[in-house]
Amino acid sequence: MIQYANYINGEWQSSNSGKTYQSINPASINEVVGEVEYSLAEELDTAASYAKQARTDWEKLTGAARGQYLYKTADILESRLEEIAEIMTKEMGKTLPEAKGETARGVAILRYYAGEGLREEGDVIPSTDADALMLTKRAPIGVVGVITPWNFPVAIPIWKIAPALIYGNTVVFKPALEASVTAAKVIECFNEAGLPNGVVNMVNGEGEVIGQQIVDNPQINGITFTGSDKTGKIVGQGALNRGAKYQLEMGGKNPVIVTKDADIDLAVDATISGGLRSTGQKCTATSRVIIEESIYPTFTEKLLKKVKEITVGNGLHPDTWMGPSVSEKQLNTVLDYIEIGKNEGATLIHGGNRLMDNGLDQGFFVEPTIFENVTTDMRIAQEEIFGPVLALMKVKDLEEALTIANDVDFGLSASIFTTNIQKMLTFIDDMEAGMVRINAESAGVELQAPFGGMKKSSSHSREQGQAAKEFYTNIKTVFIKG
Ligand SMILES: NC(=O)C1=CN([C@@H]2O[C@H](COP(=O)(O)OP(=O)(O)OC[C@H]3O[C@@H](n4cnc5c(N)ncnc54)[C@H](OP(=O)(O)O)[C@@H]3O)[C@@H](O)[C@H]2O)C=CC1
Ligand SMILES: O=C(O)CCC(=O)C(=O)O
Repeated sequence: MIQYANYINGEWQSSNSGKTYQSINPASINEVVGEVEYSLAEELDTAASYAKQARTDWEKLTGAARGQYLYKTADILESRLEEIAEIMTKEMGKTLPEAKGETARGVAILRYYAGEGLREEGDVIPSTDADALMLTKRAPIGVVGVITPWNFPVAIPIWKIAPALIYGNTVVFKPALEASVTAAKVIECFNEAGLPNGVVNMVNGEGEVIGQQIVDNPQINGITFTGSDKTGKIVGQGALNRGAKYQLEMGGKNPVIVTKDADIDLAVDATISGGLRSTGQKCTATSRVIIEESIYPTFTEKLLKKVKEITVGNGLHPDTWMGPSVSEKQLNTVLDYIEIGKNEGATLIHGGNRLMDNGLDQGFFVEPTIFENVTTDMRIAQEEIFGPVLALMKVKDLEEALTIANDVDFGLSASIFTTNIQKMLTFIDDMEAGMVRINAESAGVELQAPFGGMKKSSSHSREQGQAAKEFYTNIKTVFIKG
């Protein structure tokens, strides 16, 4: 069994709590994948103090020098890709090809931000004074607290930590317990790359203790969070109360619209991939499928045929297409929503059950599930389920489709399948979502482009690409009089 202590000031340190958390394999619940500390709040404070001490020297390095550390970390992560991807699959259930893809994405993100150390960091702005030079430059925000979920245990920590570092911040990181062993492996790569002590710190433990302490600790100047809407609100309000900068990425209730002129096979494949890959556990996952009535029977028939072919099982097995839910809690949430859907009057046309045969009772497996006759007032059409559940909704035209697509509190990602250019343009303009995608699935983000949502899906900020600079730096306007 793998054991990880906390990583504070460049050293692996055990917690004084004397308690540990055992991370189990959701595909095989008697298998303990590893153990991490169940830390005390004051240990987070210690990590934050070291991060604060490390700040000045780190900030004074050139961007190029900071970039070299990220390039080194990328090389180490790449050399350990197979090992880390396998642990990810064992720890949180996504299939091995998906875990490898995510780890490779982590490598690419590190290299992207390493290069950022050599890119421009400000603008020259004309002054009304003929003898003056006016310009902007960027300053780091200081110590950044990073709170991450379990669904992308390599990519999300890296897309928060890498930009924090390249722009001159130091980091205190708290991963979700369910994916803490995989996250510790990422930190091991930073350690092997020889980052100066205190620049990156990791403290494991309960969200309500360690996450909350990141929110409350005055030495932490900025907090970046991905997770649920409920916890995001706690993080945002706590940060606001003490004047810390914050950035939140939360849920989605992402629609796919399929119009009568769409390439139906393409739309079916994208609905399955966007909705059911990673067992539906992506904030960008498709959960509502809004279909024009004239193609509804053909689309549904093709969708059902392909969903019936999905193989569910241990993500390490080469024949598995869909792994388990990450935890018993998540499995129960999904099963509860399936009951809610039935009670609300939606028609279950596929799946709906926990899988128990052929050894699957040893894990948190649920069937891919499809409801039809879903109306927009139903909870399964409004609330994030985070499971392999699709809600089909029949509409007469694009106008009705857009009304329904926008009739939720979330606005993260949305797709349309159409061959009609006017419909594409209408969708781009009228869809209330941070990511609008034409003839492509709702999930999947590119590291060099801004990522984030409208409405309740985010704090209206964006992550990744150049957008990261807005959170991880403060602008200084410089006025120089000759
Ligand atoms: N937007 C997204 O990508 C994600 C959305 N979700 C949604 O959230 C639901 C619940 O999942 P869950 O894992 O409980 O999500 P949470 O939002 O509770 O967890 C996200 C992170 O926040 C931490 N956390 C928990 N409480 C606090 C707190 N008071 N202060 C600061 N940090 C805290 C968690 O720690 P720990 O878990 O270790 O206690 C974890 O690291 C899912 O069903 C899904 O709908 C979940 C994951 C990702
Ligand atoms: O769709 C993706 O690749 C990223 C999704 C994501 O960021 C999330 O689920 O938190």
